[in-house]
Order: sequence, then C-alpha cells, then structure tokens
Amino acid sequence: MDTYKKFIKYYGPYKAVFFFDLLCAAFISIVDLAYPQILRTLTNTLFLKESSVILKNIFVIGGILLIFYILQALCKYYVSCQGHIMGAQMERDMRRELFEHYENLSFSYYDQNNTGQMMSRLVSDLFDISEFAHHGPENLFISVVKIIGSFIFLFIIQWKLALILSAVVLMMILFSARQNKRMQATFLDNRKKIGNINATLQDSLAGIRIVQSFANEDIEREKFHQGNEGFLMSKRDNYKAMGTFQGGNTFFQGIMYLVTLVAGGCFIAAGQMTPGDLAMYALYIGIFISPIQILVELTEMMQKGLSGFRCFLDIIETEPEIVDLPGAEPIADPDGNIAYKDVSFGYEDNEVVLDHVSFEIESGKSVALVGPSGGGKTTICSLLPRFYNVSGGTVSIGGQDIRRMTLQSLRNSIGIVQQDVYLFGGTVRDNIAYGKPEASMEEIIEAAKKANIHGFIAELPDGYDTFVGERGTRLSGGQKQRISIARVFLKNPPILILDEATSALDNESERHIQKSLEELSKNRTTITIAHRLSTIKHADEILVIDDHTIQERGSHRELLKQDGMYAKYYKMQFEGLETFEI
Ligand SMILES: Nc1ncnc2c1ncn2[C@@H]1O[C@H](COP(=O)(O)OP(=O)(O)OP(=O)(O)O)[C@@H](O)[C@H]1O
Repeated sequence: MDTYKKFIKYYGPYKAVFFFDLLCAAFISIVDLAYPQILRTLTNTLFLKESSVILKNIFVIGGILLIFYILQALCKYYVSCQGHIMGAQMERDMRRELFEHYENLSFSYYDQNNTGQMMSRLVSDLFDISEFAHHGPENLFISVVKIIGSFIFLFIIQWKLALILSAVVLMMILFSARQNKRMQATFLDNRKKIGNINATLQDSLAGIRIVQSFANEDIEREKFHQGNEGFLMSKRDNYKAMGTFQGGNTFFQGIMYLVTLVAGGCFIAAGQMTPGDLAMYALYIGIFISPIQILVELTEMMQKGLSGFRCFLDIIETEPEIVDLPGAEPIADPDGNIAYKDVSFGYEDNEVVLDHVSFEIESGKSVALVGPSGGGKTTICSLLPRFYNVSGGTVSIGGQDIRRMTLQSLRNSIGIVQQDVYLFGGTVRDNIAYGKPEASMEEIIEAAKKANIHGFIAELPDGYDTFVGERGTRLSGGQKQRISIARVFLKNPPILILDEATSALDNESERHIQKSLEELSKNRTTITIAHRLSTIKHADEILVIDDHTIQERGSHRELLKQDGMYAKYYKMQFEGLETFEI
C-alpha cells in the first residue's frame, strides 16, 4: 500500500491533466456503452412505427450521435496525447530525482554497486513506470466504467442470464489473480537479468582497450553470452506465465459467448427473452469482454511498472552516508593546519584499515605518504575531503572538525590530482574549466600555461575546442595528467592531494609533470602519495605507512639517518629497483 501512496505522489504536479484525462476516458466509455442501448430502444420502439416517423426521427438521432462521436474523438486525442505527455513528464521528474540522488550517494555506495545496474534503473525501468503511470489509471477507469455499465445493461435485459455469466466472471477473476502472482515474480526476475546484462556490457565496453590488449574478447563474449542466456531463460518463464494467463482468459471469454448463446436460446424458447435482446446481449458481451482484455494487459503493465518503481524506491530511499550534519558551517580557515588525531577507519564494520593515526601538517607545508601497497595511504587522503567518515578520532582543518563543515566548502578547498585521470567527453576547454565552470578564456589559458600544456593545446587543429574523446582517449597519459593539473590550477584550492600523480608516466613526462606539480604545490598545504621516492625527497615531512599506522616519520635526511624501512626502500630504488613494493 505504501508503494502505491508513494507512486501517487508523482501525479501531484499534473493533477488537473490527470483528472481531465479520466473525465475524457469516462466520456469515451459512456459513448461506447450508449450505442447498443440506443439500438435496443429503437428496435423495440421506433422501428416498429411507420416509415415516415422512422425517417423523421432517425436523422435527428444520427445527428446527435455524430456530435457525440466527434466529442469522443477529441477526448481520445486528449487521452492519447496529453496522457502520454503527462507520463513522460513523470518519467522526467523521477529520472531527475534519481540522477540527483545518484550524484549525492557516497563513495561507499559506489564501492558496492554496479553502474550498469544503475543505468538500467535510470533508463528502462523508468520508461516502464511512465507507461504504467499514464495507461494504468486511465485504462483501469475506462475498463471499470465499461464493465460495470455493460453489466448493469445485461442485468436490465435479462437478469437470470447475467447471473449465470457472473459465475463465469468469478472463475475468470480467481484464475487471473493466481496467474498474476506468477507473472509478478517473473517480471522482477526479468528486471534483474536486464540489469546484469547492462552491468556486463558497461564493464566490457568501458574496459574494451584492456579486453583487446589481452586478446580476451572470447572471455568477454562468454560472460556476455551467459548473461544474455540468463535473460532468455527468464523471459521464457515470463512468457510461459503470460501465455497461461492470456490463454486462460481467452478460454473464459469464449465460454461467456457460448453460455450467452445456449442459455439465451433457452430463455428465448421459454419466452423470457426476444431475439433482438439476445443480439443486444451479444453487443454488450463484446463491450464487457474488451475491457477485460485491457485489464489483462494492464496487469502486465502494472507488474512491470510497479516492479520498476520498487527498484526505483530502493535507490531513492538509500540515504547518502556523507551529508552535511545539522548546523554544519562553511570552512572557517581553509589555510589552517590540517590535523589527523587518533584516526581509525575501516571500509567495512570491524575491518581495520587505519588504526589510531595521528599527524599534523602546518599550513603551506607538505607531507608525503610512502609505504607498501595496501598500507592505507589513499585511504588517509580519502578521509580529508570526507569521501568516507572516520570510524574513530577526528580530522580537522584550522582546528575545525571536517564533519562540522559543509561538504561543498570543504571540497572546494581541496584539489586532487590522481594517477587515474578522468576526462569528460568534451573539449579541452570544457575539461580544464571543470575546475571553475565560470572561468574566462584568459583564466583557462593561464592555468594551461602553468600546467605546461598550453603549447601542446595551441598546436591542436581546433586548439582549446579540440574534442578529447571518451575519457580523453585521444590524448597521451602525460597530456591528460597536465590537463587535470590545469584544472586544479584553475580551481586554486589552498589544500592539495597528489595521489601517485606521476607514477604511471615515463621518466621524461614525469620530469615535466613534476615541475608543474611543484609549481602547483607552492603556498598550498600538500599531501603527496608517491611510490617513486625521488619525487618526495623535499617534502617537509615523510610518513611511512604500513600495517594500518605510521611506522616512521621525519624528513628525508632524518629517515635515512634512522636507517629503518624508509632507508631500506630508498636504497633499493637508488640501486635501480623502481617502486616501493619491490
Ligand atoms: N573502496 C574500498 N572498499 C573496501 N576496501 C578498500 C577500498 N579501498 C581500499 N580498500 C582496502 O583498504 C586497504 C588500504 O588501501 P589503500 O588504497 O588505502 O592502500 P594504499 O596504501 O594507498 O595502496 P596503493 O599504494 O597500492 O595505492 C587495502 O587493504 C584495500 O584492499
């Protein structure tokens, strides 16, 4: 019941259209219902009179009917056009709400959910919901009016025959209710299978370069094939349920005609019914049965729409984990010292990734995090913009707990350059301007110059208007990285996180980018994660992270003097072994 209430809420902005739509639907049904009754009255009264009387009246009745049919056509137009538009508007509203909700869901949600499934919700599920939103109430209304109306007329014409037919209708309803349950389960399963296909497709296409470079097309084809077969099996079950449902209903409809003919014949023989009445009966049975067929289709549509709506609700009702707390205030001192105090964290309950980590970075100074893979360096950085909430301890900037700050002001104060650069499908200019959407062209060029990429962009055929391709595939790793640095220059945040920004690049590119990064780091409080120790030698403090906590800390010189882990790793790299893990 709760689901229906929530669904009805979406009709709110379109109340007027919705009620007029139902009014038109009622008019369409009433006109259909009136015809056999008019015919019956004429057959039993007017047509028995003289031809001059018939002729005088029949044109008047024809004229009135013409007006009604024109009005009915206009109503039909309104229902088909405005009704559908209303459905599409509701679909748009839900899609907007879902997209905005996706934008707010926390990293932890994305860690556990698949983007293909999410796209499925956003596109195909919502279409099913909109179809149901529009056709559901209107068809239900038309059908109910026609069924009740025609039944009343059937009772008026011959109530005993109507009672016999009621028994058939009752059996038909019981049968339909049973089959409905079966269909609902298969529709839900269908939806999951489509989601799985979307998930595999998204994964495979997003990683197509990796697939082809490993020549693993067969493996991907097999994965896709399995999902696709699963979909077929589920559809098969679905159509079996639908087939039984439709076949059964067709049988009951046939039985109704049969009962009308046989029982009606008996009533005529007994003098309780005229042949004219039996003919009208057949017309009303037609009107009675057609909405039953519509209701059958409606149940199908309803199952699809409601199962889609339930999936929609599941997501909409997932609360984002990271939100502004009540009373959150904008960051007071973005240039202040950053302090991690006794910070503990795990991605899952009872998991320890960070265990009582404490350190402080003075404003404008730099700290480098080094240590073996999986030690928790990226996790430490992810806590600063509150991508995740700490499980224990506090992270503060300028003495203000980051949980007391508005998320927007906190994140506006932090720039991140990562190894894995994400460029949006669009132009170079769009991608740089992502750091400050209102930036002027001069500011964009200035940022590109600082990031050492202006010369390259200027030489492109379309300059700053060159399209970078999906995820920036038309650019080299180093070029993409410099665009991402230009983005952060433009954003101009007081705090910087450099997460292995150069580790994917060759030595030559690394040197260029290192220069840009040094320029970017000037006068900003910086946290750097690096595997190549050469890039962080000059950091004000180096923290060696391993086994969930800080194992060593100090400047490069101090750590070498300590002759501990850092000194060991540094010597290994100095001797030519490239990265920390080796
Ligand atoms: N999103 C996540 N969900 C669950 N566990 C995660 C997630 N990200 C990281 N982890 C786990 O947390 C631990 C620390 O990972 P983290 O990425 O912080 O290490 P790291 O020191 O940055 O490693 P690397 O140098 O390889 O990037 C690892 O055991 C990792 O498996």
